[in-house]
Amino acid sequence: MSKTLLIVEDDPGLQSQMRWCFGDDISVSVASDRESAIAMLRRHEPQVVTLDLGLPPDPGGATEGFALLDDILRLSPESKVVVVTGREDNENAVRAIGMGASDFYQKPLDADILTFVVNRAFRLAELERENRDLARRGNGTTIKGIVAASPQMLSVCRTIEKVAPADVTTLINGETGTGKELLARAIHDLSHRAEQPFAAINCAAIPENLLESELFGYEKGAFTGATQSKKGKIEMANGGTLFLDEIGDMPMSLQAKLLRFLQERIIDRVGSVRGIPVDVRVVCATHRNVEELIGSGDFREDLYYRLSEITIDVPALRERDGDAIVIAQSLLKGLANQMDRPQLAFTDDAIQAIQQHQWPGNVREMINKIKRATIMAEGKRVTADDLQLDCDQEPADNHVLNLRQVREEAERHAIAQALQSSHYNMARAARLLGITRPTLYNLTDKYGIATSAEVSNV
Ligand SMILES: Nc1ncnc2c1ncn2[C@@H]1O[C@H](COP(=O)(O)OP(=O)(O)OP(=O)(O)O)[C@@H](O)[C@H]1O
Repeated sequence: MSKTLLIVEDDPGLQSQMRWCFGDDISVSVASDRESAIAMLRRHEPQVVTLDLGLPPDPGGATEGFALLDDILRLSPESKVVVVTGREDNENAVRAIGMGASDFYQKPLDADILTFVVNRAFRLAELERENRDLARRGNGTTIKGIVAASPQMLSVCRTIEKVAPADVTTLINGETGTGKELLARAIHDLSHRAEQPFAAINCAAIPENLLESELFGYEKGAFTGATQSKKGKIEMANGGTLFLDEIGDMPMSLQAKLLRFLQERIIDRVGSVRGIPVDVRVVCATHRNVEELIGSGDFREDLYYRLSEITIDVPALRERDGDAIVIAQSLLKGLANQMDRPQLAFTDDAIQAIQQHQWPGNVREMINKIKRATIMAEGKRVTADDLQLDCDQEPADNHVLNLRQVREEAERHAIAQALQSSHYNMARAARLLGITRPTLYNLTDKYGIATSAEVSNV
């Protein structure tokens, strides 16, 4: 793959000096302001961008540079951005790295250092591309209960497989219904604690006054009605894993006690003064933005750092390329079998509606819709109407980089759809698409689309 570099620099003298630093193996384009930089980004799709933060109309400051950095990271998250700052401008360099720039370089220009930094960014871009290709070519996941074919979700599954054996406290972030509990169980099942108990508690579902005794247990006589001692969830999980769901809703009053437990691994049952040592791994999940909760004083920062030794972000269903249809097919198969209607299949308008719907309730919403549809469907077909979906929603387009990306996205969807409706018969799918079988194989290979239904292990 050829190397393309975009230099964003408003000083013409520096532009040409920088150009001279790179040999023929790198195709260099230059932009001097935000607008032309975005046009170049769309046109050349550079793997690496060097970005001078001081751009017009604010050449002495960095507002325009930061705005452009934000644009680049949104439009082309795969590009590596090296920010160029003034001498000793460490504050802006740190801020840029915090936003997602991959490296920084300080003026005045030193050709050796600049080429070194840029080559390193190319190497990083190349490694990440190889990684994405590997993830795409991976044949689904072995995580029980998870159906996934998208690179986004396969990458989450790989992270889970890596994190599981390490005994670290893990925070899983994601919208409701994205599969956080399923992944928490997977962490337990793939760890050395798998034979020990897995105890789950939903911090949002239990009233504040009961949550403490549910979590920590209580001694006989601790309060009216405590006729005998009882273990809490933490003790029940001893040796195994404790899953704290909706941790963002943990009341402040209990956060200090939970923090003490995480630090000392000792619990005090309600009404007891004798600490009990407990060995549990903690996995927690939330759909809330904990950093915002910290800002508003509703969550302790020290507790957050304890809980988030590793953080895993689960993408929403609408952000996973092609997963909606794969999960829907798998759910339909399971539910149709349960209802003794194994021939049930989606109509084309149902498939289109599934692909277009934004799924705010994620997989849980899909389960409900498909359950309903398997009851309502007449004959062997499940229509968009049975699913109570309509086809005319426009997908959000503010992340579209250029026409090539739109074309590839459309191609990917059309191929996935043809494969689904031909039940993975390659010859039939190729006929539906009006292409030859070898071309279809080339395209499925290019996009990493599975060529059989065996992408998962529901
Ligand atoms: N990738 C997937 N493939 C198949 N089923 C899935 C997948 N993800 C989630 N599910 C199913 O969707 C339902 C919701 O999943 P889960 O309870 O794990 O989500 P959650 O993120 O913990 O939701 P909440 O935040 O509302 O508690 C479950 O029935 C689960 O089995």
